[in-house]
Amino acid sequence: MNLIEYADRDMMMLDLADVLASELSSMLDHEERASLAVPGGTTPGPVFDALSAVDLDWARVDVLLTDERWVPEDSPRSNTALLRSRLLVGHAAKANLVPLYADSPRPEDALPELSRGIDAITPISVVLLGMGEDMHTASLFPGADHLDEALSRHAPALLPMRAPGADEPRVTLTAPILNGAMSKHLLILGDAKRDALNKAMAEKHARLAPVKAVMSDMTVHWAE
Ligand SMILES: O=C(O)[C@H](O)[C@@H](O)[C@H](O)[C@H](O)COP(=O)(O)O
Repeated sequence: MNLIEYADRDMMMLDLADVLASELSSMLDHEERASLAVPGGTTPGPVFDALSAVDLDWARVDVLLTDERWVPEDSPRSNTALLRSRLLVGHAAKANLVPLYADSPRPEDALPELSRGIDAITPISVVLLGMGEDMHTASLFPGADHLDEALSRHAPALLPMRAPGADEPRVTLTAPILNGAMSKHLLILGDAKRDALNKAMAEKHARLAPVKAVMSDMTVHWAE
């Protein structure tokens, strides 16, 4: 793991957007298409704003979430809605959204269809992850019902997940898919998440600290 500490949050968001854009751009120099997986939640909005303004060949980029809450797009909890309003605008409006949500009562019903979309674009080029103070990343929550399966190296790309720490059912990319990315970044803010990251590093088992399962070759971006 490589930790970059920034003196300033705004600067960090801009620098990180630059890094992600240049990684996508180098990928597009060699490949027909590139892909970018990003988290939802409250932290990455400013990175999305900066990234969407970058003049990249977005028509050749597939964008997807690392995980989604099983709520319709008109819910304020929808990560897809966040993507549509903050990332898939400006230059990035030309990117292709690979969905992690479908209008069905349970994630299980839509799993085959959503998984096919993900399988078509793996390995993912660039992954950006978030993390909670409970050391979950994507929707790999401690104590979640399918956590062991999601951490296994034989895991399918996408799994449903229900956890005490999550308000609603989720779907999440699994550890092998996240680890199969060409490049991985983690974006965290504040001392509590920095402490959580240190705790995760010291933890023996990823099932107690799921972020540990994706830490190898990860660049962590942190600002107070
Ligand atoms: O849908 C989600 O909740 C996310 O994808 C999740 O993994 C998130 O990155 C962390 O919970 C951090 O969330 P915050 O940025 O809101 O602290």
